[in-house]
Amino acid sequence: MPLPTTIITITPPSTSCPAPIFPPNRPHFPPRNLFTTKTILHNHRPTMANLSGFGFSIGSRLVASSGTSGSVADDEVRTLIEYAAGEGGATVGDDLVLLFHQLQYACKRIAALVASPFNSSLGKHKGLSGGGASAAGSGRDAPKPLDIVSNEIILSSLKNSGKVAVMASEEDDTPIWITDDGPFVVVTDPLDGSRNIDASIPTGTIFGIYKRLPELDHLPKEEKALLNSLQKGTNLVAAGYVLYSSATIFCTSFGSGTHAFTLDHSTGDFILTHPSLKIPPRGQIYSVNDARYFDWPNGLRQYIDTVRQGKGRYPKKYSARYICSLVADFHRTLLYGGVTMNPRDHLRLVYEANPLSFLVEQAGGKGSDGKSRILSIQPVKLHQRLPLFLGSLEDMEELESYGDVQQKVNPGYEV
Ligand SMILES: O=P(O)(O)OC[C@H]1O[C@](O)(COP(=O)(O)O)[C@@H](O)[C@@H]1O
Repeated sequence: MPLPTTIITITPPSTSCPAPIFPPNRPHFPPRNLFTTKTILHNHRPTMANLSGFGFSIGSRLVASSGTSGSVADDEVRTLIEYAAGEGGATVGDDLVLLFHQLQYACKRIAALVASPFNSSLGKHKGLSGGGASAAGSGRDAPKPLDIVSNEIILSSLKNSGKVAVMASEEDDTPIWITDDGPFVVVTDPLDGSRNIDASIPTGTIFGIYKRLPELDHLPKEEKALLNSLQKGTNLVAAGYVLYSSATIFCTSFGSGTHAFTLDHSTGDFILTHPSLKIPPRGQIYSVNDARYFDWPNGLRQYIDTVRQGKGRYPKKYSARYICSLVADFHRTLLYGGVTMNPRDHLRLVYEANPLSFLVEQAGGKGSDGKSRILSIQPVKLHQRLPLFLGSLEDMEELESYGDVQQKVNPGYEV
């Protein structure tokens, strides 16, 4: 029997997509100064109605933690902004809420950017496919186009918040002074792990927030920008990361616990899914680039040899996991426990080590350079690098007991 010849016409969705431009060419959205905490909360209330169509139950961690089961009632859904504004327990002040409102907006734009089919053409248009040269980084550290665009997105959001005096970014040689009366200082790695982007491996934004130091107000802009940015991690008032992966996760702490929010693409809200995250006191995973084994000091080799044979303080054989994307490796460690590390002088104290140490401490874990607590180290240079070890309390104590864990040989690896 002859097959019927049916002509199928595919009608494109009526909501046609404008050609993507990164960053989108929209003047000040969300508009500057139009928002108060109240208007933000009023205009951005997600309901279960607009979530339920997806046939999944959100907030399972909320359900588990409250000891109930079944679907989550509408009033149990908390957005990042509601949480920050006090409805979920944190009271951080209106200025910080407004700043977070802009930060989450910036990160949603970056999430769209990293998932865009137009990434490669972005590089070509800008003539930056090999990465631009910068004093802050050279060789394999040279910024890639997506780093640069993400940096611009964050800077523009921080400016729009009206709440930030200075931004120091891993992508900029020097901090940028934004406004004299901004109460906050923001340090950021706008897009960590971007060398993996062509393979669609997870990436992340890392940020830390300090108060502007009023005692420096009289200094010239360059000087006060630098000194405000070189604050110790113990001064952090908030920190966070945003993981761009199969889910977009905004994990943050205002100094009272670490909480993670998952982006609900149907509403555009970050929904509280992991309140009061606690890193397990002991994990069974170590995370390190172990191709560097022969450049490691004896202490680190012995530690890894011991735990992978199940001969450590915890008598089970450890597993290895290494994505080579700091935010992703850190996020997994926070959830499953164990230790994630980069033992050579590679990661940056100001933009990476301090914010992530703040988060891991708030979750009950530890952040160290192998000898000292990260948050207690006084930064002396903006782009200062150091060995970084983050993880479960017991794993970290065991690792540090080997003494000699910092990799001194750092030959500049090709990949
Ligand atoms: O090459 P190594 O030592 O494994 O370093 C990998 C680490 O470097 C990073 O890619 C950051 O380095 P860049 O700033 O050079 O991108 C992290 O995401 C990752 O954890």
